[in-house]
Amino acid sequence: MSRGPYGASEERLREGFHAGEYPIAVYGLGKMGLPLAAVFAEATGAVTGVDVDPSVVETVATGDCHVTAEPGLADLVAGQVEGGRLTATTDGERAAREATVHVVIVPTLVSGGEPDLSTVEAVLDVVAAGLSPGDLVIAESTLPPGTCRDAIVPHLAAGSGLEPAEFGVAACPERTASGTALRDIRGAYPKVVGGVDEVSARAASALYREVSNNEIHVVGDAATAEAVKVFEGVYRDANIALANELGLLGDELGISAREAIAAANAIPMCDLHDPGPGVGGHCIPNYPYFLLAGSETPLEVIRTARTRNETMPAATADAFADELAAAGEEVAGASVLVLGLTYRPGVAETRRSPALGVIDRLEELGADVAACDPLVDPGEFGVRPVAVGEIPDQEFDGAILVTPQTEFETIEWKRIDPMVVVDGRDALDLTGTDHRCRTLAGSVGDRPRVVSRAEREAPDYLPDQ
Ligand SMILES: NC(=O)c1ccc[n+]([C@@H]2O[C@H](COP(=O)([O-])OP(=O)(O)OC[C@H]3O[C@@H](n4cnc5c(N)ncnc54)[C@H](O)[C@@H]3O)[C@@H](O)[C@H]2O)c1
Ligand SMILES: CC(=O)N[C@@H]1[C@@H](OP(=O)(O)OP(=O)(O)OC[C@H]2O[C@@H](n3ccc(=O)[nH]c3=O)[C@H](O)[C@@H]2O)O[C@H](CO)[C@@H](O)[C@@H]1O
Repeated sequence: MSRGPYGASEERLREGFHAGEYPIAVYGLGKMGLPLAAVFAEATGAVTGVDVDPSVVETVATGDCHVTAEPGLADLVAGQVEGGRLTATTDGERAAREATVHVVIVPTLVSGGEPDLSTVEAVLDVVAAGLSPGDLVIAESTLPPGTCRDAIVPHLAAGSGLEPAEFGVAACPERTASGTALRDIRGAYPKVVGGVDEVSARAASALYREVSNNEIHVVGDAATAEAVKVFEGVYRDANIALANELGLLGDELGISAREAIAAANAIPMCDLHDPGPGVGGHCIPNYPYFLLAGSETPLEVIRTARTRNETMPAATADAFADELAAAGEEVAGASVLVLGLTYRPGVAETRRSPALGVIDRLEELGADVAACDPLVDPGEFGVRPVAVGEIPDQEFDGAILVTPQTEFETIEWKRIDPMVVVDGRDALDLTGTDHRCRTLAGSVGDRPRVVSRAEREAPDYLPDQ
């Protein structure tokens, strides 16, 4: 009988995972992989984390945690490593030989509008070198629909010399957001599982029943599970694009579009997202290309929405230039402060961040750009760093708020000489100051400040009493 879970009975699966008799290797110890590895270790006691970054491995192997702003994660990692239930290594092939479950959770990026699965393929090469009959491979990484069936199975078979029928493959996409990873993994949402065959789905479901207290939602096959994740992301991208477009209508209609959106969302048939300066991160901006790149079906809505969102950073900088001109000043040579470089508040991630597009456009227009973000070093992006506390003591012609970091609530706007401010997230309250403020969602009239979706979705959000 094989030592792995693929082909075992329900009862044997439950016993085996619970007793740690099915060792697990997690490939990728990043923002999503480390929380997942720690939760698997908590449930099964037999997890090896694999990463190509020696500093990541060294950190985790000593019980430390490099993933910040994840409530509970540092303590969980420390406890699991101390208890010998979680280890870390750069030797992926040894980990693969010892494991019976191989969880792939490395980035799936996009380059030139095409999905870039090279990182996943690098992991598959390592897994294949240690794959044994009865093993189960789980793809948590977000993948174009059909990848498990059409790419992962053949890749593993070719690399291992095994027949596809000798091992299992399941798509179990990560439904986790930075900042609430442990909560999400442990059951904030149903866990979607889709196997390349029924035996794979059964084995994967048994594992997630050990960690999630929510429903394990087994869908028809792996391609369906991959599609669920991509559809979630594409829905969000299109919804944000619609919100951005309605926001741009605000001034023309003479309303606060954000106020209208909030009121429209009071009915269950409407769930318009937040207008803003763009869509960042390495998830939502990429997922549309997992469909656009390979589909013969015309996907005009998806493509148009993606284009709308990709033009928002430049549109934000142009809105600032227009407002500065309306105040009688030229953007060329103007000193402009960009507030917030990360793609969303509280997460030290700048991939595809809208702020980078805002900076590029401002520099194209000839502005002298500085930036402030307590989570990252603006100097890494070629702009002059300004600390939050230094802002009142420096001279700026204007400012653009892209990402409302919590620290910006301490800015003393009344101490700052009057300037033009574009508030990309309706996050500022400049009433009572002499600043000329414009938002991306309508600034005319008395704009009651509404709680943004990003705030409402934050794990620590408490509605105003
Ligand atoms: N970040 C999110 O909010 C989020 C949420 C849900 C799903 N996801 C998906 O999860 C996956 C991982 O995303 P992430 O945010 O954790 O990425 P990340 O960039 O934070 O971490 C990736 C980790 O993988 C490591 N790595 C790279 N190549 C490797 C290899 N060949 N072998 C082993 N490790 C390797 C890197 O060193 C890094 O530590 C992606 O598919 C992403 O789409 C991300
Ligand atoms: C379907 C879904 O919810 N997926 C979430 C998403 O999480 P994320 O970390 O990528 O962050 P988002 O919150 O999606 O923001 C992305 C960018 O869009 C901007 N934005 C957002 C909301 C809005 O109304 N208006 C906006 O303009 C925001 O500023 C930022 O730049 O993908 C993860 C990986 O798949 C998921 O796990 C996670 O559940």
